[in-house]
Amino acid sequence: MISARSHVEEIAHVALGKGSLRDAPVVQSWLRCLNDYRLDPAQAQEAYIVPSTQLKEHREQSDELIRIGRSAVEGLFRHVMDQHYVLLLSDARGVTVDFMGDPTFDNQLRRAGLYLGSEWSENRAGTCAVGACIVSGDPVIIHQDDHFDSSHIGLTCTAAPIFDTLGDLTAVLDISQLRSPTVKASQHLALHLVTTTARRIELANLMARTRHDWILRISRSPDFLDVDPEAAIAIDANGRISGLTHGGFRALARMFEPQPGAARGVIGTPISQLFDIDVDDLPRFTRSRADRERVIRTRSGVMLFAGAIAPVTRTRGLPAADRIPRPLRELSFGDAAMEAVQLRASKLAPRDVPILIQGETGAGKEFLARAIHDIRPNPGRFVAVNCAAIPEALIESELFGYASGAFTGAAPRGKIGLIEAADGGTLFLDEIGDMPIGLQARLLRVLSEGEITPVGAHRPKPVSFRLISASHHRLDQLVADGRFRRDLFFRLNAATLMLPALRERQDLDGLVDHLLARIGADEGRTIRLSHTARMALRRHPWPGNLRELANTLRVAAALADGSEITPDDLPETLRNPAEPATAVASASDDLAAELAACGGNVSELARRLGVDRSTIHRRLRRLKRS
Ligand SMILES: Nc1ncnc2c1ncn2[C@@H]1O[C@H](COP(=O)(O)OP(=O)(O)OP(=O)(O)O)[C@@H](O)[C@H]1O
Repeated sequence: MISARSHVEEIAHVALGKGSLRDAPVVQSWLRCLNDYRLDPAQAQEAYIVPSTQLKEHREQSDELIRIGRSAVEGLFRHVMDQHYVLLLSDARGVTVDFMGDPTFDNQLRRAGLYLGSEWSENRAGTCAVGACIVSGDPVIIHQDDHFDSSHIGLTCTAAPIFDTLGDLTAVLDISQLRSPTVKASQHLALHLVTTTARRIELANLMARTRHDWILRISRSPDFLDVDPEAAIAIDANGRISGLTHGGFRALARMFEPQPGAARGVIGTPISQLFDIDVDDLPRFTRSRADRERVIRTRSGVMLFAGAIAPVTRTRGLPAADRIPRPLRELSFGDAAMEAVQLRASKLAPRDVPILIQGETGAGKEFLARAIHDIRPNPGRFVAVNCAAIPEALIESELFGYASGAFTGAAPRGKIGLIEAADGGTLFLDEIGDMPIGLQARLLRVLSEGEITPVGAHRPKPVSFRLISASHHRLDQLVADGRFRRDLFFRLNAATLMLPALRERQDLDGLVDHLLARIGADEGRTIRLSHTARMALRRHPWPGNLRELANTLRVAAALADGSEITPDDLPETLRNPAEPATAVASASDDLAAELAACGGNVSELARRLGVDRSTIHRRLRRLKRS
């Protein structure tokens, strides 16, 4: 490795226009550092890590891409971890929003800036792989003294861009080593690996974001059409292009455009203007046809192979994610019942109708109430009252407040009650089903008259708030049993939102990833789940719902030795689930169906359920006997 001094001299040489044997992207980046960002090569600067609050924002903005790209990124890391590479996923501003590395080298990696939260933009860090990739939009290797800043000349970094479905650079995938062979060519395989992974993430991103559109995969060879297409295009129901992978933009630019970059205007263009097909022809290009027969032609006559993937049918009335406002959007990750709740909540939120939320303990009733509250631009205070937790003797003065000298021991100036505290904001009455029946009459009066009379006061005060109440009891059942006033029930229940139990939801994986990302952001590290740990989570019935899930993950993250949660970090009940007799009976029924879905292949079913084959055989024997 050259000394810092001769490195600075070499940059000065290039600054004078004296030519260099370095690759063109390196020289161009050095010149940008000198001329555009006015960086001084003699002033070495340590890597910069953004403060944790900023990191949280960056991570939240990249949350969806991190989730979509997770399995591809993990696959890449598994390939390269033995050679002591670390992996960084940065956002378009160069901030590392996801990171995987060997925790044994944590301190060295953090010092070198190979860490969660490090900022590798070119104007801050000088020539570096992430920064150069953001500026050029091309994959790049920045090897050792290719770096501008001499504090980074020990590193080798290889990065590839990830573009979104509209053609904008959205992230950069980078693998780096603290120590590497001197020859730059040693990183060519690394370049191939990051580029291929970035392409896979772009395809997964396109498929995830345009689930309700057709996807047309295109390749010059029929053999790789379904496994590794060169380009993919999303086409909406009207036959217009709604998104592309970067390979798609490049292919269209090659075929149709005299100037590179102009292909971006292709979004919204009818597919029939570019190829000899229309949306109605797409079913002919699904996998039911032999690969070699799936041929399309560009309007300029180029022959290509194309494979179509049909849209996921939209359930009638279900919302597109973007119709749901932000505070409500992160409540679910692809569960139809939750999406219906979110859409209903988003319609109710701006209006003043009282909302009743029903759902099992820990299903997220208060979480939903807060999200509804947060939608308003000036929501005021959110006052949560747990009607089951306040002693009956105090509940009246807590809710309504009291006037000065109202009773012995009262505060001399009186006290504002919780209902008055919610004036101008939201009053959340949790466990409303447990409110004593006598108080229900007073609450009803407040709601119908819009005013409260504190205990011991003579004059009522006007109050105005949005009311959300919640209960894990079925309130209609309590009314039928005579334990809840019918008139109050109708007052509270202008609209009901029914939260599904976690065991009924289809989005456990998405929720788990979301919660792990949040825990990771709070703790400033990346936390992953091993495959077997994920299978254990999938098997568990979650009687405590989201509360149990959130607590389980937080504890597991604390217990995990490195960045990966393994089954050993999970509670005993999840590692070795008991099999109650009733559960076994219904599980056995499901088992027959699941086995059929695996074509009768026991090994495949065992893999899917994350259990041993002998467990499946044992359960099947029991099924036969019953
Ligand atoms: N959609 C969600 N995403 C992430 N975490 C959630 C979600 N909903 C709830 N949680 C977590 O689950 C826990 C329980 O949520 P919450 O208190 O809203 O449930 P609840 O139904 O009101 O419970 P209870 O019936 O006991 O009052 C909270 O710690 C919250 O952080």
